[in-house]
Amino acid sequence: MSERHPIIAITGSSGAGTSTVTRTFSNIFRREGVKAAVIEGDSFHRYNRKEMQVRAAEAEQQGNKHFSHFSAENNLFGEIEDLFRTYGECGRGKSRKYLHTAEEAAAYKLDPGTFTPWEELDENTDMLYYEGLHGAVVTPEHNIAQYPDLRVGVVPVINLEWIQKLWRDKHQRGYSTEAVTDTILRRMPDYVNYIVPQFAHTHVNFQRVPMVDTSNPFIARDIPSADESVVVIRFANPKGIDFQYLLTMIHDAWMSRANTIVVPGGKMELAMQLIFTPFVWRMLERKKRAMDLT
Ligand SMILES: Nc1ncnc2c1ncn2[C@@H]1O[C@H](COP(=O)(O)OP(=O)(O)OP(=O)(O)O)[C@@H](O)[C@H]1O
Ligand SMILES: O=C(CO)[C@H](O)[C@H](O)COP(=O)(O)O
Repeated sequence: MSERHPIIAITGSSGAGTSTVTRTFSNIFRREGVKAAVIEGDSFHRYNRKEMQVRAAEAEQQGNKHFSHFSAENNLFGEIEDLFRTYGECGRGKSRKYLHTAEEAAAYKLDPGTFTPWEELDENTDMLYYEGLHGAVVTPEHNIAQYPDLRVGVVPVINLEWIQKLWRDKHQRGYSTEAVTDTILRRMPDYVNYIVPQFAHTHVNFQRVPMVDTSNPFIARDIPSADESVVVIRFANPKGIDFQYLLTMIHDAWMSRANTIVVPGGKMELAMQLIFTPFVWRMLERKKRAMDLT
């Protein structure tokens, strides 16, 4: 936690919608004049695509069928921790990108499935914004969750998460249904061990729940739309959250528990803006106060 150099972490599985949530935060940042250093979690994979394929094949030969992009061994948890700590101390750090598609890679004249070189973050950013797989990880060796001032979980119910992943990986990344299904199966133990526990360390979780039948995600042709879903928003600590204001501003919202509000799917972005803009204000005020004192 750092008053001078705050950190926001948006964490969720592959296909959960963290990149989509990032667009909402970009709108908040633009409107509030915030300069954020944006970090993509996939840039902390340990291996590029070819290395990963070779290592997965080796692991499989040795009987390990669960070698995955979710685990501690295949990601640089120590480097995420170092980045968060260093940024919190002095607003500095290094980042890179994992280039998923040919289009992304062409912009850097690199191959898809590779990383851009590590580069220093821009100077004088107002906050660090991480979106990816591991923003609230706690393991016996690493505690990434201790650094972000705001930790947000993005967690569609699992059938929907799989539909989103299948759709995105097939239509935007060129994978077959069989390849994505294999990846989902291979990742399952690491999903349970590394992805899910994070949602107990988040301040707020956003869980999209479809209102249409998603019982076989592997044959779904489309992602259920915003209007075909609701979003369950759960606050770990509801103290200080103005639920009455949210209920007034978000048409058809209701409370399902004392710390949980449910909003129509189409109001997810509005709900995020109403909830997070005051958080961002408070971070900026604290930062200004801390800077003025030095
Ligand atoms: N609230 C939503 N409503 C409708 N579609 C959504 C929503 N959130 C995400 N999607 C869709 O789900 C797919 C995956 O979303 P997104 O790319 O944001 O996931 P991600 O968590 O960033 O995945 P990764 O970390 O693997 O890149 C995209 O096709 C996106 O358009
Ligand atoms: O989205 C992901 C994790 O968040 C991808 O699964 C991961 O980045 C590896 O991508 P690829 O298998 O296409 O190289």
